[in-house]
Amino acid sequence: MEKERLLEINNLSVSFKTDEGVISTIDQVNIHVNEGEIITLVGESGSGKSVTMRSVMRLIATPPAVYTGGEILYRGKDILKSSEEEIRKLRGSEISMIFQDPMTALNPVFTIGKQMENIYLYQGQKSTYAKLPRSRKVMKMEAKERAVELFEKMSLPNPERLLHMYPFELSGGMKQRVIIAMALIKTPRLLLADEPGTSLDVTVQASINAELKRLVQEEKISMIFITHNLGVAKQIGERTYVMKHGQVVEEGKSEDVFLRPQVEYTRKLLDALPRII
Ligand SMILES: Nc1ncnc2c1ncn2[C@@H]1O[C@H](COP(=O)(O)OP(=O)(O)OP(=O)(O)O)[C@@H](O)[C@H]1O
Repeated sequence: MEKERLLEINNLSVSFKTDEGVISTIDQVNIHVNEGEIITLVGESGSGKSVTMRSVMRLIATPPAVYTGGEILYRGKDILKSSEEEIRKLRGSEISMIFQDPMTALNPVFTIGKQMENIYLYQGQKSTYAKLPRSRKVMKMEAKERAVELFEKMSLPNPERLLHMYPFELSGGMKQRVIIAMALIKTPRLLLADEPGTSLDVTVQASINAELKRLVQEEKISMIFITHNLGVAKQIGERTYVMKHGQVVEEGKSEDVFLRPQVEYTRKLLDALPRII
């Protein structure tokens, strides 16, 4: 049976107004994600991966950006035409994102537990004075339980103790795992992960990616994983889209793209991978 379509980016085109004139950045991009599916977006720096993903979260300021065509359907509704209120609700409960520079995602002055709690209670709300759906006490308990569950699933030692620690007390790998847990605390339907762990050493990065994949599969969360590394793309996604200069130049089952690339650009990305001798 055909799985339900969760996200459908149809013919998306985005330009940026700059001092040098209007520059076309995303050109007629088509990408879709089915319910429960993991896909990867691969391409060199500047190919348009982040602009495409940030558009899904409506995080691109207009101006300087101009949406010149296309639509982003999330469960059938066009994100580009949704109200601010609808977008805030989506960001609060349905779609979550892990950004490329994760080390700025943690606030140095609050404990990890407090930060997890704040996201659980207030993400998607208008302000911290918003009326909560359940009593604060109950929600704080839920936040703690869910945080501990996610820390365990991300192989973080002493989850209870971790709640009382500050970001500076954690290693880079631990911070990255905490950031993943933060993005998942409200069990979104769709996770957008922009190269998590690029600043970490490759072995730590590989195990975090594997844990992230296992976790989203277990929780039936769909994911778009962005990377510039075709090898990582193959390991993580069922299907892969290859982007170049703002266009999707190749797409298919990750294994096919990896083993039988159809375009020269993908072959070059493959050649750029380090070989194990
Ligand atoms: N605010 C902006 N103003 C002008 N151009 C922009 C702006 N934001 C992004 N761009 C341009 O859009 C293009 C695509 O950038 P994007 O960040 O999506 O690439 P990427 O594939 O995600 O690269 P990376 O892997 O380095 O993040 C780049 O050429 C960039 O210069």
